[in-house]
Amino acid sequence: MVDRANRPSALNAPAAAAPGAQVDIVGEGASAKVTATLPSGESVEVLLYGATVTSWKSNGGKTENLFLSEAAAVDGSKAVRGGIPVVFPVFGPPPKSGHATSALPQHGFARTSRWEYLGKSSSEDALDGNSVKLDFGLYTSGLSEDARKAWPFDFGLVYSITLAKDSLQTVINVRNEGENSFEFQFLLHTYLKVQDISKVAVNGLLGVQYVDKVLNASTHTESNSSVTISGEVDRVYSSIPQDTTSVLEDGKPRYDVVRDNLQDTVVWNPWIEKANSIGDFQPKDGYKNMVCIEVGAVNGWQKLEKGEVFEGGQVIKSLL
Ligand SMILES: O=P(O)(O)OC[C@H]1O[C@@H](O)[C@H](O)[C@@H](O)[C@@H]1O
Repeated sequence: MVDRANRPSALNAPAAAAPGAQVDIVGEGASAKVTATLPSGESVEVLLYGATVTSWKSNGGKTENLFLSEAAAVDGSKAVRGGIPVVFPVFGPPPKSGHATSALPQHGFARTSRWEYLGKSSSEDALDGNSVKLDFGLYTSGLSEDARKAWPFDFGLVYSITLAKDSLQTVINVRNEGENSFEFQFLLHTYLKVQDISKVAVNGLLGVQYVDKVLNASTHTESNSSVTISGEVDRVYSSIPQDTTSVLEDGKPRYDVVRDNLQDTVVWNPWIEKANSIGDFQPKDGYKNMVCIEVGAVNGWQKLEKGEVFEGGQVIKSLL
């Protein structure tokens, strides 16, 4: 648990204009999104629905780094298939009964709730170049009645997305704003775009224990320094000692995913049959162009007492 030094002080009051970065609110209602572009061309798009990052372009705006299904709903009708959905307060199907999250849908409500845009701030660091930070908030009052009933706790989430020249940082701040303690899980369901899954290797997981959801949730220890993907993969790696998981393509570094105060990572690729069974997954052979590297706190539960705060996130570096 860490205190967040740079929490936005005035909610709903956008910070002073960010020199350099162009930030716009585009569209209305459930399709509204915030877009930000750096003077050098890099950009990010964030749907208010789910605070879902739906596009992140680096390399002067020439390289899209996130996979977004062609059939993804971007109108607020369902969770977005692609980009970076936010998973909170439960990962996967909740425990069948007996847990406070048991009445929630798979992956919780954060990805299907409309967040508030809290504003932007920017830095013009001589070393980092320009960057722009966008803040989004979700509070108990912003939940649907169903979600509030299913998870009756008072909470505040502030989600900060920082676009820099070669990286995207996404950080959650969870605050217990009620009288009672609550338990939660959190995960960033990042769909990284790749050229050809058969040439992808995932490094940084050697020796780590994982639950293989494809093999009846059995537990294994990773014995490969490079994990390759040639079939359905759905593994929950936990308590990872290294901070960085790397994605290589054709032997060349493509992404580094750096965890901050998050110990677990899911590696997911639906492959042929599962992709076929997911209605909003398009094109059907799109599984060749994505790998989910999902950092999170999903092994057991994070507990927050009244007034306590949890913060965790990731930095994704695009290494092209
Ligand atoms: O279809 P959803 O709810 O977006 O979930 C997609 C996948 O998300 C992954 O995080 C899970 O490990 C998988 O089991 C799941 O299939």
